[in-house]
Amino acid sequence: MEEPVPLPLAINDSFDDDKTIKCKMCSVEFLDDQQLGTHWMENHKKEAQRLFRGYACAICLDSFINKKVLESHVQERHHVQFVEQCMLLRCISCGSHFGNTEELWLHVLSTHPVDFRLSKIAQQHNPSAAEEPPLKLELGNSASLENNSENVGSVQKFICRFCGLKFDLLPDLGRHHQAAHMGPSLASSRPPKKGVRYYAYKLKSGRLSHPRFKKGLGAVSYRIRNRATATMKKRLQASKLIDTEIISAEPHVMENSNLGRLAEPQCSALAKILFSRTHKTKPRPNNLDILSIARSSCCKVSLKASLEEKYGMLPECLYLKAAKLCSEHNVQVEWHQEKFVCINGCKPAKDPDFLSPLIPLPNGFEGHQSADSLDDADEELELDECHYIINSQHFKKGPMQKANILCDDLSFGKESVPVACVVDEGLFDSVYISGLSSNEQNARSSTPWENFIYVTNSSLDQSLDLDVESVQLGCTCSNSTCFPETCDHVYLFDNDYEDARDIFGKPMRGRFPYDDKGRIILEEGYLVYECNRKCSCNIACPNRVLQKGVRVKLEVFKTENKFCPLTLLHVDLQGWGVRAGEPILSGTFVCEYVGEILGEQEANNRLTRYGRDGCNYMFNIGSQINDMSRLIEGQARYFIDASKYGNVSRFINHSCSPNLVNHQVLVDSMDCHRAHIGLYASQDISVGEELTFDYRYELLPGQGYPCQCGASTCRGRLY
Ligand SMILES: C[S@@+](CC[C@H](N)C(=O)[O-])C[C@H]1O[C@@H](n2cnc3c(N)ncnc32)[C@H](O)[C@@H]1O
Repeated sequence: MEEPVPLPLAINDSFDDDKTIKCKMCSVEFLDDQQLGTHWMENHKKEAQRLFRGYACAICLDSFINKKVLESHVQERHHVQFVEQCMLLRCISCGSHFGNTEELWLHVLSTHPVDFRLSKIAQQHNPSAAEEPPLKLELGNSASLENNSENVGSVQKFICRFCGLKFDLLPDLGRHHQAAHMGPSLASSRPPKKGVRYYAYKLKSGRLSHPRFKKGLGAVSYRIRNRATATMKKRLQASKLIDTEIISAEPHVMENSNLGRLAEPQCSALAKILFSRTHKTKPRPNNLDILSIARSSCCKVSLKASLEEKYGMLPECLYLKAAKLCSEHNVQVEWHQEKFVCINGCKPAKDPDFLSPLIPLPNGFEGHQSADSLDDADEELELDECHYIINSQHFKKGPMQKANILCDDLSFGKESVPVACVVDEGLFDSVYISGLSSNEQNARSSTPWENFIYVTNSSLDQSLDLDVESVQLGCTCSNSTCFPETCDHVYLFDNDYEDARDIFGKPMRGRFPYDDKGRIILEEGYLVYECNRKCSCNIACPNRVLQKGVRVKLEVFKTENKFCPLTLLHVDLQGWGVRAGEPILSGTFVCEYVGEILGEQEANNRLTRYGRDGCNYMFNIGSQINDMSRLIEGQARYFIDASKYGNVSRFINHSCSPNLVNHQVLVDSMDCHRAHIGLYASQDISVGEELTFDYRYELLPGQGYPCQCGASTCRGRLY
């Protein structure tokens, strides 16, 4: 905190000459503002700096009076070591930003010359309040803080623009801001919403002036609008509580004493968050760690002891994961089986869960031999964090029979991981191989890659009648990878869904939808805001996942009963499905549902053409979002038809107990019609396991096709 500028106390009232301009500091007279400005630069530069030179963070545009405070801000919030790398100068008088001092002074001299004059003279010449030099100028460096009513005498206060609390010292305001308005679980301390734009402005305090953000804000507001209204009451009620309990009616008249009451619980909440984060950073064993310890363990007791010695308490069922890893990497172990007795005499643990019976591995269980079976095991494990599989289903033998490869890659290089098309041995006879059949129609049905055009991006059908131009928001992060604390996409998400939870029930506030391994942690039903072409971050940014495309090995395979009536015409009784060509961990992005995006009318026309109950490749966003109350009201209803244009997702069958979930992901546009449909693993999926999602077909009772998903909870028909 710098001292207030000492202002001349005595003002000579004899200056009645209306042409005379007097220096505010020393009362020397000048003929024009230019001369006065030069005088200030030569004689009162230090004071000019105190009066006009503020600082702003170039990353988030938060403003500061003191460079040191900015320095700690950029280090702590943006992890930038040197303040010069992201420092802007800010005109305290009007809030404009500049890259260097010269630009700032040019601006001050040309825009605020009146601020150099002795105010008494100004008053004499023009008593109207509107043209009075800003009172803040007379009150030293509290100028940037908006309090007109209380800046009297020499006492200055720093006022929080969110809630109106006043502070004597800027660092106190900074600490309050951090604790009261930036903590992930402290949303309720925010002031009532007065509209999305107002709220956004308040929340980011100054970001509105950032051109990128400003532009995008208007674009998103239409989506936010409904939801904002719906939650307004709730927020108002919550904030009223705070108002009555802590804050007197007018935020501007609050006293510092309130800070103690406000800050204390918040500080402890913050401390709790930090505490739990400390815990979370404890090293966890990755697959490689588990495998290497599992290799040398004589039994699960010794495995558990060795792992816990290194990594602390771990889930009891971790041995299942270890055994699975061993089997996947051809390490023969038996200790996971029931009744196994350790030859070294290790005592079994008393915990009954620890000894839960397991289905033994089938004889001859081996890694799946598919088109690309030569995995780099180490590489695969490197990618894989410790992930606990507690379901013996993972040892179940999938369709592991020898598979015949019909096509190495039915995307023909369009995906970064080849998508093989295979037929298991038992079903091979029923397949017509292209070229072998005399009947071309029949042959077509057995070469599924010829029935559609493989594309990796959806296209918009004209029936949708959308503006060609779509609006997208870039975040203001300047790093190559974004941090959730500062990324605008996290902010937008939080603004849309203030109570969003992750799959473990924890609040999503202040977090990316993906964890650090790129797996989705967000509950189904929320929009995902990924970083995009307008952001400065690169593809390694943790907030870019779907847009990287298919990264897991998938196989299109012949099923026994999920056939397509359309292909029935082609004497092909067995439809296709998609299965995992490698283990897929829960939360992993599998693929996007790609096709032609249609409006309701066109979709209905096509459905009639295809035959409503028959095979169709239509993904109905409407029916998906109907089930999910979390989605924003008025959200777009549209269809994606993958009949003619599509990708591997068009072969994914329905299950009433699916292992994939879908999320609407905003990548290239904030327009929900242009949202991508991402399919993500909702559980760990083993090699060879069929991938399925819930079609949620909108059909009337009696309509629909008999479902063959085989789930114990099967609804019976495909709807
Ligand atoms: C998007 S396609 C899936 C791929 C399709 N099996 C094929 O061979 O091209 C959807 C169609 O597959 C069939 N299908 C999908 N899931 C099914 C299930 N659980 N039971 C029966 N048929 C299913 C239905 O004919 C459905 O209309």
